[in-house]
Amino acid sequence: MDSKIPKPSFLKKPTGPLSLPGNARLPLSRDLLNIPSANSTMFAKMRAPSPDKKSTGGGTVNRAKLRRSRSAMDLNRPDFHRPKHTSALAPILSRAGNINANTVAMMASSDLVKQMPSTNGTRMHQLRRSRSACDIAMTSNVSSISSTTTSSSASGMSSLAGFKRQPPAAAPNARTAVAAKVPKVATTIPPRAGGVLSKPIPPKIVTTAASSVATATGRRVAPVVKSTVGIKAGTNKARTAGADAPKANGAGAKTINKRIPPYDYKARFANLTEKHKALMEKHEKLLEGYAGREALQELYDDCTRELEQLKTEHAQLKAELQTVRLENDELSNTNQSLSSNLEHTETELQKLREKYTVTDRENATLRMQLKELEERAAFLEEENVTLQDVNQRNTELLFHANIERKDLHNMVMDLRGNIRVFCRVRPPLPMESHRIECGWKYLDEQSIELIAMDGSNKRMDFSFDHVFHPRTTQQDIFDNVSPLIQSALDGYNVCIFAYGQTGSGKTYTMDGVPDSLGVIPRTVDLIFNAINDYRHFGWEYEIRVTFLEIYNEILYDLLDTSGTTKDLEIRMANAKNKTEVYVSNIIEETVETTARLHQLMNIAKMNRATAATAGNERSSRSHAVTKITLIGTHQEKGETCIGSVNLVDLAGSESPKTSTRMDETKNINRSLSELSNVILALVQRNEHIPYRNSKLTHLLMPSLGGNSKTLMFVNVAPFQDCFTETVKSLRFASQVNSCKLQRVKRNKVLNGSGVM
Ligand SMILES: Nc1ncnc2c1ncn2[C@@H]1O[C@H](COP(=O)(O)OP(=O)(O)OP(=O)(O)O)[C@@H](O)[C@H]1O
Repeated sequence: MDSKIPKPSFLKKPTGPLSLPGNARLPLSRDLLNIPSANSTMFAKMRAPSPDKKSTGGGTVNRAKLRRSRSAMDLNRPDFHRPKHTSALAPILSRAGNINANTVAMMASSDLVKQMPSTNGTRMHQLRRSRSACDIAMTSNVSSISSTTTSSSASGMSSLAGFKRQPPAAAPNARTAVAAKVPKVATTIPPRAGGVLSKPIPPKIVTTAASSVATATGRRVAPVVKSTVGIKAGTNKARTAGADAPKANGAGAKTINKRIPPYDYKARFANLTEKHKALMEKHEKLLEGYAGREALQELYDDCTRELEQLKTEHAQLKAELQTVRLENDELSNTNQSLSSNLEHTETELQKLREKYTVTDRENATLRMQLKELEERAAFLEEENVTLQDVNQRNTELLFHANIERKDLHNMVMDLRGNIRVFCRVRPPLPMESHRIECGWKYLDEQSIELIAMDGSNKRMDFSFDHVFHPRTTQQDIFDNVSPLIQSALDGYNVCIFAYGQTGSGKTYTMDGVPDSLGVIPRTVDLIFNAINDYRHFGWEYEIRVTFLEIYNEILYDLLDTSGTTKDLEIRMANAKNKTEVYVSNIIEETVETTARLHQLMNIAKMNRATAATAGNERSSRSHAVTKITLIGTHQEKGETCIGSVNLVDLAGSESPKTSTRMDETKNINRSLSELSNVILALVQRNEHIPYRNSKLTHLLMPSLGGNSKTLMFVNVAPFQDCFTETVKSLRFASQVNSCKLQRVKRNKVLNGSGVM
């Protein structure tokens, strides 16, 4: 502009510094000051004729309008062709950044700006008002340039002064007028529900200067102004102000029409300041708009991120909600179950309480009963003490009575004889029905008459301690044997043996059969029952057993199942008492129960030698001796009594004529003969008793003579073909029965001093 518009000669450069406030930038002042202030004539000469003027024939007012519109409105248009005479403003706009601070400082020092309050809303209001004033001033300036050059500077100043001093109320009027024409799309960004933006902000939203958005993060968003709309609004406002100013204020119209004299630098400066202010205002709005857009973009990005985050959180929360719902369902089920359990428990608790109440009552009753019982117990205890004394005396009496009973029992046994003979006639077996029987007459319990059925009509009478006919039961037999067993428990040696022809029923009498037990098993039962009763008298018994077999004059241990042959010897037990013997190397087992003793008996029975004979399919071909030793101890009295029972099942005598094993038969018959000799020697009271002539008599020495009680069963078969053997047996038995043995003594051990 400087190059094309010559500087008027009357314009003089101010000599002194321009009275600008603060550090206002000089280049700006210089540029502004260098704008030619030619009068309208000169301006008209220099400017090319306006097309509008050509076409419309309008005056300077239209040109001024056009120029103002171009300067104010078209500056921001991209296709705007900046006229050369406005290039002086370009540095101002292009250096908006620099101008901003300096100009603001300058404006801050000027009276125009100083009147503005510092608050944003009011400031923007004042800015708008200033812009309107600027437009008015600019319009008036242009008008004055285009209309007349005779206006005084005072009027120009006054117009500016009048503008500057325009009351605040005028601005709202102007703005109201502008607002009425400019469609202002202004809104605030709606806050998001719960502090989050619910939807994106429309791109062309214009907010008021005071509008602000509070985000969820609390960040304050700068007011957003749509630049294009702002410009349009500003343009419209300026246009409206320019058009309406003369009409609105008569004084203002007068001022507008006045031109600012070129020398009126103050007015020109004011005018330019207003222009500058308007431009700055636009610039600031643009900046604000730009900042707003950036803020919106940032806000949009933030919101997008937040939205994504919220979506993620929403998905997580949804999953969590699902989990919580499941947990809630589980908890509900658990709660329901617990409630049910609680209800059940409460019901049980109620029942238990009721039970407790009942039990408590019962307990109280029982306590009363307990008290009564305790009193009763105390009374009974006293009685018990008394009874214990009585019992003690009774026990003592019983002990002595038992001794008396033993003595009396022994006396009875002695009266019956030390050796007793029972005769038993066995019945014929079903398989023996073809055999002819002898004639048997049972005269009484002790006498029997045998009649030969061979036609000779021989008759023989025999007497014994007891005669048992074929129908006599095993129990009847044992009832007569049991007193001897009692003697054994009382401390006597007892010997029970069965003598007779083979097949006459010896084994049946001694052992019996499973359905009909004989003497030995019944003796065992009796002994164990008796020792249980004897405990009441203070006696404790120990039972020892041995099972011995004498076969062909050799001793065998029937309990030895090892298969090895041991040398068993009969030895003298006591040098003083030569009748006491024992067997060396024999197994002597202590038994505590009946079952064990029966078990041992079965073992011995299985080990015994048997064979078929003419008279017996399963004949016992040996002498079997079962010895039961009874050791009774009375701890209190310090007494011990030892008794024994020798139960002997002799081998059956056999006629050499019918024997198939002669050596065996000879040994059997010889041992039986030696037994007869010993018994007869005892009967005849011989000095020498040939005990040692056979193993059998040697073994039975303590039981046959001296201190013993002997019972001999003579078993006979009922048949005529056994007549001779039967007569021999009965005669021998009769001889034994007539034997009177010396009175026997009871075995007594006093304090372990030995058997007496
Ligand atoms: N009182 C009785 N009642 C029923 N049967 C009997 C009686 N006595 C013996 N017997 C039967 O007669 C048979 C021969 O008896 P047993 O074997 O006891 O004779 P034994 O004298 O022992 O003969 P051996 O000397 O040959 O051993 C057996 O079958 C036995 O069951």
